[in-house]
Amino acid sequence: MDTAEKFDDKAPGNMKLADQIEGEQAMDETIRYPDQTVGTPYVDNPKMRMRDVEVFYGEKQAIHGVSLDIGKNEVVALIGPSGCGKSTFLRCLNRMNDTIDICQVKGNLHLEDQDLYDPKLDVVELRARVGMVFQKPNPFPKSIYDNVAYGPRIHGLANKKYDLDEIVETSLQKAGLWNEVKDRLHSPGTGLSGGQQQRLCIARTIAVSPEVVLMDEPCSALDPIATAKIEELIAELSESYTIAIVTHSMQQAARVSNRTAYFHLGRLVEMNDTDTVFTKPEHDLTEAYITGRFG
Ligand SMILES: Nc1ncnc2c1ncn2[C@@H]1O[C@H](COP(=O)(O)OP(=O)(O)OP(=O)(O)O)[C@@H](O)[C@H]1O
Repeated sequence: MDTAEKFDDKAPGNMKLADQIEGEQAMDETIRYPDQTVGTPYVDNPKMRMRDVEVFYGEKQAIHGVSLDIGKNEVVALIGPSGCGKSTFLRCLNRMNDTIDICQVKGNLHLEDQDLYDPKLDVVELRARVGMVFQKPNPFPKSIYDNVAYGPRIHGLANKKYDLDEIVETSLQKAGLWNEVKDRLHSPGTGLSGGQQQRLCIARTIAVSPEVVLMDEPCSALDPIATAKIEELIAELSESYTIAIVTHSMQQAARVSNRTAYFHLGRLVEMNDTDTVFTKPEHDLTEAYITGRFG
């Protein structure tokens, strides 16, 4: 039986959790079933507002009734055990799940007043407003310059070469890469190191002036030095953009985010300011995860 299905069976909640959690602590019957999200999932004037989100892959439900807000210029970290639905939820925020035929998304999802699932919405425009950086750096097989210029060109953001040059330079500067590449802008992006490629992908994402940047484990393919650079960058970018990041690293979530959302088996168990989640979690499940009792 897969993990998401276990949540749906009618056995007492404690038994279901005991099934889930490995080791001695697994039999701790004091752990509550997450009927309802605890903490502060909502904020005033959110940049993104999600309510009762359900996601299905065919018959199988991967996200169950998740409601949360992402505030303007906030960095929100999504954490939780493997398979709990973090990436699935993140991909709903710019309709990346549309690319998966069997995936169906239900619920209310808004970017300010824009209904993300309005059938009239131009998804290409949406993905310019809500950009995404993936786990594995994926530069186009083009020059560094053309990687960054690609989005502005297709969205008609620059009429003159001079304007495009300026967007490319500013984006590379914001991504902390300009000094390393300014003398080889016409070399292939794929010739850069992994960390540089990821910063190039960040430059490409911000070149179209998004309002929100989604990051799906952006550092998992990088070494500690490249990771530290991306983390510094996240702090700088949050001055201009709203950021949601999926991470497996609790240290990273603690370092970069303002609020943290803890997912478990497709449900949002707790969302709180990051210090609270890591020092005084409200939910037993969150505590079990951050203290390494399962994951
Ligand atoms: N394309 C897909 N087709 C079918 N099922 C999928 C697909 N993508 C994800 N799932 C399922 O949805 C559930 C949530 O997966 P998801 O990748 O969102 O979790 P996650 O928390 O991001 O995991 P990880 O940390 O391992 O990346 C899992 O049960 C997974 O097997």
